[in-house]
Amino acid sequence: MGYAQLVIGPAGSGKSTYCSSLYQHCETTRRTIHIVNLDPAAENFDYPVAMDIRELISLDDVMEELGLGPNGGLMYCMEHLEENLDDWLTEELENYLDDDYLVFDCPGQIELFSHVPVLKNFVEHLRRKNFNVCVVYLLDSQFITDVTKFISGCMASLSAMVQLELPHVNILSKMDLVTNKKEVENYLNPEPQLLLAELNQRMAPQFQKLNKSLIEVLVERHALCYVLFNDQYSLSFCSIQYILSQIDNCIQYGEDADVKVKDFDQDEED
Ligand SMILES: Nc1nc2c(ncn2[C@@H]2O[C@H](COP(=O)(O)OP(=O)(O)OP(=O)(O)O)[C@@H](O)[C@H]2O)c(=O)[nH]1
Ligand SMILES: [Mg+2]
Repeated sequence: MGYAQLVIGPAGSGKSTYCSSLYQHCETTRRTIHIVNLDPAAENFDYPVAMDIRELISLDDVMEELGLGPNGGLMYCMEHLEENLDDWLTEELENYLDDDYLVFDCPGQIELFSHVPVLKNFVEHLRRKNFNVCVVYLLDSQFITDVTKFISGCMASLSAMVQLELPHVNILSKMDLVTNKKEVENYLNPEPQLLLAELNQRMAPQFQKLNKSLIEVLVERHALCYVLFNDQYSLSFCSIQYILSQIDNCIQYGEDADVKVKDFDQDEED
C-alpha cells in the first residue's frame, strides 16, 4: 500500500510553499516523502522534485507549436498526462516501493477540480496502483475577510470533494497575513446560523432561500471545516506537524504505530 496527498487549490493559494514546508518538516523528523511536480508551468522549486510532468510534456512547446495561450496550453498538457497514465505514470511509479509516500503539487487552474476529469482519472489510476489518496485543498486566508468570498471558496472546495470522492482536508493558508483575529474565530468553526445571517445581510433579499440551501449543503458535507497553516513562523495550531497528522489519519498512514501504543497499554495492564 502506498500513500499520497493530492495538493490542490486556487492559483497562488500556497500549494508549492506547503509542499516545501512539508518536505522540510519530514527531513527534520527523518521521514521520507517524495514531492511530485504536476504543474507544467512551474519553474522554481524549493523542494527536490521526485517526478516531474515537464519530463513528459513542455508547456512552452505546446504553446509554441499549437499556438495556445498559457491556460489553454496547461489544459492541453494535463489532458496529455491523462492519456499517458498507463505508460508514463505507471513507469514512474515503479520507482517507488509499496509503502512510499508521494505528495503531488498540482497546478492552480480551478477547472482541474471543477469539471475537467483529468484529476479524477489521475487519482483513480493511483488507487488502482494501491495508493491511499487524500485531497489537501488550500484556500488563501484572504477568503475569510468577507463572508461571500468565504462561501465561494468553500463551494469550490466542495466541488473538488464531490468530483474526486476522496478523503479531503481543507487548509486555510497564509494565516500570518490575518490581522483581525476575530475573523479567524468567525470562520474557523463557524456557527452556521451566524454565517447565514451575515450572508443574508450582504445579499439581496431574493437570495435568502438559496443562501440557506448553500449553508445547509456546506454543513452537511463538512465543507466549512479548515485546519490553519502559516508558513512564516511557528504557531502550534498552524503547525505542519498537526496538519500532517490529520492527513495521515485520513489515509491510515502509520497504523503500525497505533498498534504499538496498544501493546504498550496491554503491558502496563499486565
Ligand atoms: N505571507 C505568506 N505568504 C505565503 C504563504 N504561503 C505562500 N505564500 C506566498 O504566496 C505566493 C504563492 O505561493 P505558492 O506556494 O507559489 O502558491 P501556489 O498555490 O503553488 O501557486 P500556483 O502553483 O501558481 O497556483 C508566494 O509568493 C508565496 O511566498 C504563507 O503562509 N504566508
Ligand atoms: Mg505552485
